[in-house]
Amino acid sequence: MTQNLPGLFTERMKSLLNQEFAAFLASYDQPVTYGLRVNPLKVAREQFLSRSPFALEPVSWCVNGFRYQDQERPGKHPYHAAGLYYLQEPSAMSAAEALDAQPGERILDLCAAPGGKSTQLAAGLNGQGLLVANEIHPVRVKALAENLERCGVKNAVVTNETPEKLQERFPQFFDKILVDAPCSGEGMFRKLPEAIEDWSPDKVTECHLMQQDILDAASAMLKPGGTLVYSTCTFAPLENEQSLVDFLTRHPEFTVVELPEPGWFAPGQPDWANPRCEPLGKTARLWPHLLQGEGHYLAKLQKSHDADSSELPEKRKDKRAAKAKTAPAGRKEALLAWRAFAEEAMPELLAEFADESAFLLFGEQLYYSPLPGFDWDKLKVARVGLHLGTVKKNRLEPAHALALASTPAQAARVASYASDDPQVVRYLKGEALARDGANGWTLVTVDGFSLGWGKQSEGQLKNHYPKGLRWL
Ligand SMILES: C[S@@+](CC[C@H](N)C(=O)[O-])C[C@H]1O[C@@H](n2cnc3c(N)ncnc32)[C@H](O)[C@@H]1O
Repeated sequence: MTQNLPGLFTERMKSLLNQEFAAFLASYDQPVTYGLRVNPLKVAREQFLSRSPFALEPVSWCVNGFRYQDQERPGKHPYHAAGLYYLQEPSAMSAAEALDAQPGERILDLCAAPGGKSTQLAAGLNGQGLLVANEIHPVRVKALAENLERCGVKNAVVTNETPEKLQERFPQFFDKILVDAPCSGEGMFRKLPEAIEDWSPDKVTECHLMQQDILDAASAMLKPGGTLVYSTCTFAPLENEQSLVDFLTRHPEFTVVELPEPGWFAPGQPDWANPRCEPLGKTARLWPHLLQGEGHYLAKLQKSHDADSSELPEKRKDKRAAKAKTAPAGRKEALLAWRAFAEEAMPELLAEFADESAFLLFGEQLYYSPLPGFDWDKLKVARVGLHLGTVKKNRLEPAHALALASTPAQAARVASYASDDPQVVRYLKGEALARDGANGWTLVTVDGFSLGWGKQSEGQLKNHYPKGLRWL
């Protein structure tokens, strides 16, 4: 495919890489590397390996990451629908790994769709703390929400905002922020040849300017002492080393810090920015001719503990608290509907979702928020925490997200199937299944992992697998 590469791109890479250029160019004739990341919110790494239907080879920089051969098609396996893993190219696994999410933290993934890194960060949080996963593009945000649901994430808020708008709402709020920036995508030319069509020198410049705005907004939302990871999937120095130097010049409160295992990747290039900047040697370049993965860039920054930590103005805080107290119409009925559903179909959840102030009703949709009392009114929000269900005529119809975030042990009725049972594919295609059992909402599982809801009635399990997710 080397003949399809843009001439101006190859010329620039030749002058940057010198003797290494031949090996770099040859990497375009090597096969694309495919990866999957096991989702520990659903299954422990070793447990998955003991039952994996695919031949897997570990990715050294991501504890749950593996390479597989294309013909394995893990996206077509029911385990994918059950959220046991996320398909993610190996190099792309490095960014969230560098941010190192820990339970209880507040984390922002500012450019998040379709959710590869968000699902990885959520796994690090392990259900405790908050993930705000933001995507500016209104169509892409849908895939982001679906992927977080499939992976059983309970504590994520999905927003569809500009970084500037979020900045107004979350000053110095997050412990850690990931900026997986929109970029010219040069590192994806091998995997997604359509990225070649989109590329131009003007696009590189446009992305560089956009990255500056996004990084400025991120810096305003990070707490003093907080960590910011910046990543791209491009080789252009203007979008990598130069974007960082320009940011560091405007923000001397940030320093570049060492990545967890600097030896895994090639260093960033202090000379590829103007002015030359020595700390860029601590950033990383993932080259397709030096590792089994596509092209990426990665930098970890820390905000000084002394950076201005002035709190939100008191007035604004008061207003929020006051708003949170006003109960929207229908809320009481929605909570009663939830309780009636949970008592009957998932009694254990009554204790897990016990904080009254965390229930949020948007129209007919009931959610359980990881940030009770926060006023989401002024933001475009696709989902706040766990979607519990739809309230219809004072009854709760459980959400797909609730099924995917629950275990069979929590459900009163379970329809369990083995992964090689043809009924599983029939369920994923949206068909009703012939089955005897007690009437009512029933959790459908594959090898003991939740797949979705069915409603048992008179010898039949009616299919409630979401229409938009059904296998064709
Ligand atoms: C590299 S992709 C993110 C991939 C994602 N982090 C993942 O791991 O699945 C960059 C994202 O930034 C979004 N984006 C584009 N312009 C943006 C802007 N001005 N501010 C924030 N995000 C933007 C794009 O729509 C795209 O989804």
